[in-house]
Amino acid sequence: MKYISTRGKAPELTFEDAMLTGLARDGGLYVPAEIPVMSAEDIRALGGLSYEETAFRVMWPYLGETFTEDEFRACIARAYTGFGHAARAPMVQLEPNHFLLELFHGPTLAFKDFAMQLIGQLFQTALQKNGRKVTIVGATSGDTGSAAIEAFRGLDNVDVFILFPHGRVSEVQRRQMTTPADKNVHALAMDGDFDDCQARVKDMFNHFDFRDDVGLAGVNSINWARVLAQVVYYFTAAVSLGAPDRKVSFTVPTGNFGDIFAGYIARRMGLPIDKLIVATNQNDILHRCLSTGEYRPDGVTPSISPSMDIQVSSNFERALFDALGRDGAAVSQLMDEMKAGGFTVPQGGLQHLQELFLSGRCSEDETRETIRDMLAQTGELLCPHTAVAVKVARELRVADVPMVSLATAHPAKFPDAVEAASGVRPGLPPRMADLFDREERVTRVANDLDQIEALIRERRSA
Ligand SMILES: Cc1ncc(COP(=O)(O)O)c(C=O)c1O
Ligand SMILES: N[C@@H](CCOP(=O)(O)O)C(=O)O
Repeated sequence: MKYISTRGKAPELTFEDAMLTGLARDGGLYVPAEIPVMSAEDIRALGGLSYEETAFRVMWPYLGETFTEDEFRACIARAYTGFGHAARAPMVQLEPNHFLLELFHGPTLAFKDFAMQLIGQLFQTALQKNGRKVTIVGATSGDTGSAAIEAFRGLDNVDVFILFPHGRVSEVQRRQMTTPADKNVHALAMDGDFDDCQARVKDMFNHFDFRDDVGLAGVNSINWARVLAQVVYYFTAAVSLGAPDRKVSFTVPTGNFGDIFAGYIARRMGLPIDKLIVATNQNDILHRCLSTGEYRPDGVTPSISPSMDIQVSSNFERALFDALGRDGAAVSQLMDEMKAGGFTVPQGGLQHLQELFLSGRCSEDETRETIRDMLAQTGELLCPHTAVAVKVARELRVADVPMVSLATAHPAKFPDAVEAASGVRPGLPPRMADLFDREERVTRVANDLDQIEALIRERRSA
């Protein structure tokens, strides 16, 4: 399996190199040259299998020669042992034909653990074999950072630097990033919003001297391996609801477009997904773009679903690449226009995107109302991101097709917002009960590339 860049000008890579590289050298994102397809029979055979076995069968065709079958199975097994639910991604029924896919039973209580725990294992295995050391730099609006720190802390051959927007993540999210004592992890609170943090990470990838000197690697969903690991739970959920013999729809609370893009890949692999619905909070650029074709970021407004406070949505580039007939030059042109303020998706591309995705928006008041109503009606306490999905799903779902809303984080990561909406303060699991007593370790940084690069050079282990 070869990986190609969405901008068409970077070298083709193997799975291992695409995983360890992050962003392509032409600024694009790596995608598989071809999408493997599973037959209806292959999908039916997933019924009753463990999460781990399904993960192996869904992902293995993408790996090529990188790992042996035994190595890959061992990585999967280690990745999911720390999850607090035997099913890994259990489902509960919210109302007739509407289900919640609980993706928050991992070590940091958000869906990011599904991919991050696995790529932590894959990085270790690959780096031990090739003797390399890497410096991971990631941007987070709260959840990617804590999941990355948890997956990579204490490793000898990896340094991890996480940029998060100062004052714009929840206190639980911040403490998850700032309290681990391991020397190889560094939480950096940056002035600005998530888009600024992500822009500085991309600048570092485009600064080749720095990139090559420090052995830069990325674990945001610009990394194909992150997206791939998230494809698996679309299969487990749909199969448990009757796929391939019954269509299923999904609604995904969306920011950087990684999670819903994983759903799109699952559909291209043959999973009968009827509707894939992008649910946004008040930072609704994706909903506006899918409705009008205009992609013009106009600044992030802080919300009670802070992990989705994003306007420059990285993985949308992967969707555009396919919608524009995999024309790297056309994608490059749109991304150049983006630097100058925004772009208009060409008509054919927009039509294609609209055939692939529906979208909806949820205001702050609607998010609070949904948390309150769902608690009263179903007994489920939702995190604000999940509430965004549930509200949009209820609006757009059709009665005869099962709808799965993705529950992307545990409500206890956002206790203030959840309590204000519902009157109930969700508690952290016992293993995190002392989170507020642990000592924090964080460095404030300006939104300044030179300063951040200098700090990384100084702090990383030689
Ligand atoms: C809790 C939560 N929900 C939803 C999202 C949005 O997911 P994506 O960025 O893959 O669109 C995020 C951040 O990525 C998140 O942390
Ligand atoms: N919501 C994310 C933002 C980064 O997204 P990623 O999936 O590209 O890592 C977060 O919680 O950090």
